[in-house]
Amino acid sequence: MTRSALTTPPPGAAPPEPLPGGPAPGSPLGPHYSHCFGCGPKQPTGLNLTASTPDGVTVTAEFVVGGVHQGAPGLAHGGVLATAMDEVIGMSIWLLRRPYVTGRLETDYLRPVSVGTTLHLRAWCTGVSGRKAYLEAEGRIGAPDGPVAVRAAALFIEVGMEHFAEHGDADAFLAEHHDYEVNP
Ligand SMILES: CCCCCCCCCC(=O)SCCNC(=O)CCNC(=O)[C@H](O)C(C)(C)COP(=O)(O)OP(=O)(O)OC[C@H]1O[C@@H](n2cnc3c(N)ncnc32)[C@H](O)[C@@H]1OP(=O)(O)O
Repeated sequence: MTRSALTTPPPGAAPPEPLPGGPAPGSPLGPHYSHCFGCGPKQPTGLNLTASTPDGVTVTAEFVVGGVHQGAPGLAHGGVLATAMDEVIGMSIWLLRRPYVTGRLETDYLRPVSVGTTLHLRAWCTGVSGRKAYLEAEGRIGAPDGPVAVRAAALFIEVGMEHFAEHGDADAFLAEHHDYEVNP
């Protein structure tokens, strides 16, 4: 894909190893927040993505494109597809059990995606360097080895819990994740 230097890992940035005690291969991943627009089951207008990890570092999910996701008639909106990419990438860095946020998201649209399509999403981390994580994702039409419709590359930045305490609602997050240290 067309990827800028900002989303390309620098020399020496190693991809992460599966976290000890992390999800078993093939096991489903829960949402990182129940009201998340991408993965939250309590978000009725969201994408409701459910992900799993085949190996502890890669994440896969299926996104069924519906009528509510249209841009042009019968076709998925590009912003919605970028959201799906952002979400599946966020889920893959979530496997590290450290809080990251999207700093930069680059998206290539290679094929139109019709309403009714099941988009098979996959995301993985290409390297971590200090607070920066470099990630990629793809969305394939109809099958895990189907034609690629969307590709993305991202830079995620690790933040402290104070990021959510200062700008959002850290208590709501921590109420769902008791395995996090709190240092707001
Ligand atoms: C609790 C778990 C929750 C999981 C959530 C996943 C949800 C899905 C993902 C999302 O949608 S997150 C929501 C969308 N993203 C945001 O709201 C982030 C808004 N931006 C910020 O809060 C700050 O800009 C940010 C935390 C990303 C960085 O601010 P900081 O003050 O902490 O760091 P700084 O600006 O010093 O940047 C640190 C490094 O990252 C680099 N950097 C930051 N933003 C960048 C950017 N946009 N592009 C390129 N590089 C960037 C920056 O140049 C610098 O590089 P160096 O260390 O080499 O100097």
